[in-house]
Amino acid sequence: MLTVDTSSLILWCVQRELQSRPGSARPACISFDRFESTLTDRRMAGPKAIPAHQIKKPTAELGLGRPTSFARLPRSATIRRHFPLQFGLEAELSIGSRVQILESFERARGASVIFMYCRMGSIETTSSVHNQEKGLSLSLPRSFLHFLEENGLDPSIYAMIETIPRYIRFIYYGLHMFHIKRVKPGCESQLVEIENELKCRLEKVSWLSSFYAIPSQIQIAGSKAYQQGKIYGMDAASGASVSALNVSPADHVLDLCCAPGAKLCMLADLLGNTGSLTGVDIARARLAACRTMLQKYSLGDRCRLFVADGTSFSLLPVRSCMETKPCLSGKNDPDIFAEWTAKRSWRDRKKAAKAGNIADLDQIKSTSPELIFYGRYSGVVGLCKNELFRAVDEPSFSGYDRVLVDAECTHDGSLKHIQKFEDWGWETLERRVLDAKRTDSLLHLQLQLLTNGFRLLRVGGTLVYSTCSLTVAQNEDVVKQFLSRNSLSGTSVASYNMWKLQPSGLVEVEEFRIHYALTRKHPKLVGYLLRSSQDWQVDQVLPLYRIPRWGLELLPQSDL
Ligand SMILES: C[S@@+](CC[C@H](N)C(=O)[O-])C[C@H]1O[C@@H](n2cnc3c(N)ncnc32)[C@H](O)[C@@H]1O
Repeated sequence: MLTVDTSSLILWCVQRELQSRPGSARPACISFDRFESTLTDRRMAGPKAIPAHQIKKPTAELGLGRPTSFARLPRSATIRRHFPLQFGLEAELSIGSRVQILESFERARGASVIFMYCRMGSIETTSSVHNQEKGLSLSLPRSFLHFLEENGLDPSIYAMIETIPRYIRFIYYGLHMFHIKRVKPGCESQLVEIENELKCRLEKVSWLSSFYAIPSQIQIAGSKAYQQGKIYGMDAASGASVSALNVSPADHVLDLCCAPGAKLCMLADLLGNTGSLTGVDIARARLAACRTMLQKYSLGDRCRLFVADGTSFSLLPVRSCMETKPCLSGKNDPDIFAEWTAKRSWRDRKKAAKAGNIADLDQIKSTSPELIFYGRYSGVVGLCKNELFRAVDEPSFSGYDRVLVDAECTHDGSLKHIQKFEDWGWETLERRVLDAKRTDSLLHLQLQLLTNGFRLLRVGGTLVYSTCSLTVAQNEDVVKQFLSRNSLSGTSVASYNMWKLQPSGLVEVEEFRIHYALTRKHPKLVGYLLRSSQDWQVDQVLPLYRIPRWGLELLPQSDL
């Protein structure tokens, strides 16, 4: 393995970067937000990524004057510490990010080639937010701070990213299918095994069945438990919105914005070998990721996935055909769905390729739903194509029992997502998230998704509307608008104490303030659970509170 003296490399980069900023005032602090390494051995054909297992430990050792092997830098590791640099500056170094500045270095070093990606913190445009309680700080661009201020959000939560634990969830049903011993809550032997593998303690999340917290720096992707499909990473906050749906066996469930699929998998797992699950998303590539996940965890048997616009999607669950025996029908009739196969006909592949080239989402909106996956017991096998695509105007009693509208949003509540813009560049955040026109159209989209989701809900069914934004505009206001458009403006949206009626594991909410995880932290409600009544109206609106990453917080009722 090739090694270089990291410290001199860092100094070299800092120096170069400073020199390449002619005219700019000398910054008081330089931030290397990300630091990646790719080793190239000229004797080999090309760049050679360092396999995760060869990467030993985070670079606590990265210090000046101390040679360090680059192979020890995990791509995702982050260190934040101050380096007194030669020229009297302080550099805060963390690992991650891009801007390749070392091409000439590559030439200088001959065979030991290292690309170091780093970026000078644009200190002119960012300012630090602090969380005094936890003694943490983070640089955020002014435009984002302005967005937070406009929406009455506390920026200090973004300084807590490094302290937030990760969550993992155990898969039950999938394991069962594989005839691997089922991990039941309390099945200590599996837990201990996984703890040993991950080298950390799994802390049970008391209010969310099958969820465990692990320290944020632990990576699960390389573990056997993950590779064998026993566990996957999922925010407790996401788990909370699924849990709020209170899925019962045999329910027909619709996930209207399902990609990339964490909630979809949990729903499939909860349904086990009953009911059906329909996942819809407008982004084909993201929906394909759902398919991969369902297949990896063997959770796809009762699931079907459609590339479609959730604001107009109209297909109902196939209630009557759930027991259709796979392969009995449809084998020779091209108009009947045979058992799903990833091997598609030339014609199908051509069609998919053509559809894949559609760059404009408007075109997807105007075309009929495209089925990209269905399980053996999803109700699709044996159906005539025109039966499946028969849209129904009035879902009445044949609609879905449960609908999840986890709507597209500005993601500002997902701290880890926001952190990624350090890599992608804050200007990307400005373009993708903060642009006023986009935010306006998002609000419109959210309302449309909620409206259509509710239209597809059967009388007496339950819908959860959730986002990972913390803004009132994308949450409370969307629900209020929905209620007023449906002549339900009198319905109270603040009846939090009804929550305890939910046998969802989220109990005693009247005593607790529940944040929607720290990745989505906000001391207010940000999701809603809607129930429809016999006369096809919303008869209960139960606010869905955020769940804290670190456990429940006791608060006086007056703060709720
Ligand atoms: C917050 S993400 C959903 C996350 C997902 N529920 C999960 O747990 O993995 C929002 C999703 O909405 C999708 N989306 C955006 N506009 C849509 C539309 N008009 N119809 C359906 N899906 C849409 C996006 O492609 C994105 O995948």
